[in-house]
Amino acid sequence: MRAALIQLRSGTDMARNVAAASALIREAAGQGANFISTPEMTNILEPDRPRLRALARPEAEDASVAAFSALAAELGLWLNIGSLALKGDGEKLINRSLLFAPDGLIAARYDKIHLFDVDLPTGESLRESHAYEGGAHAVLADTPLGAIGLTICYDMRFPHLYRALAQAGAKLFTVPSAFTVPTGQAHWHVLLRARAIETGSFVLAAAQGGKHESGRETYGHSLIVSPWGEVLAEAGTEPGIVIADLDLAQADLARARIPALRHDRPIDLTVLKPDCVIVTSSP
Ligand SMILES: NC(=O)CCC(=O)C(=O)O
Repeated sequence: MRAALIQLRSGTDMARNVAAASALIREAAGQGANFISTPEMTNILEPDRPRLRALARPEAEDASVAAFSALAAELGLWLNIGSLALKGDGEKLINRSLLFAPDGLIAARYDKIHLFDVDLPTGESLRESHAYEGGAHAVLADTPLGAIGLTICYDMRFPHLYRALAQAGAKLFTVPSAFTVPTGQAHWHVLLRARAIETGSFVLAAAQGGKHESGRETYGHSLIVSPWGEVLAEAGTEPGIVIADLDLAQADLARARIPALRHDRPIDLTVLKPDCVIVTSSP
């Protein structure tokens, strides 16, 4: 399997974003990739909520879904569009990851479960849940390339999701992202390597990077990590492609060396809080 990550700097114009992503997807296919993943918010990175709501369409009517489906079929490869802002059934939008099969059909869809509601040390305040409805289901796509766990960005901070997916058979995770710069500098590599190591799985995190036209800045550093935690490929902050050849047997090898996935023990989650006796020595 040759995996490629597309790093983007999506803006507020959907057609332009789709064209930029498509050009890089074609380039990656030209380099022999048969699995390609793009970042969170591939179709639009628009912080203005009313405008975003006005632009978003349901999956069946979204022009970018049709364009990426046709592209997967034309190139004959597995294409994970890391996420798209789409209209859901309710008032709020959904942050959805789609996996297209080589015939262009949607093989799996995953709605981001954990929404990024944080106040950053920089003073920036982000409230994803004001615009988006969180998903409720973990999704595992069983493909001829291997079983793939679909996740999105902030999900990476919830290790139980990855453990459940790995125990259900996932050997590779997609983590399309639009990480903030301060949290990226502090946590990006550590979190992604930890998810790979503790589950004995490949981690593929395609990222948004650089200064976007909305003024927002994202961390970039699209990353491919092996099941042993090695960084196999990494981008900088510019749009582009990173590629690595993956042998999924390495996941079996890592799990055979450290079978932590099989070493769960029943835990009584009642937390014991014994009284502590403080002994002070007299002067
Ligand atoms: N789009 C996101 O979920 C951002 C997550 C992020 O930056 C983090 O630190 O977590």
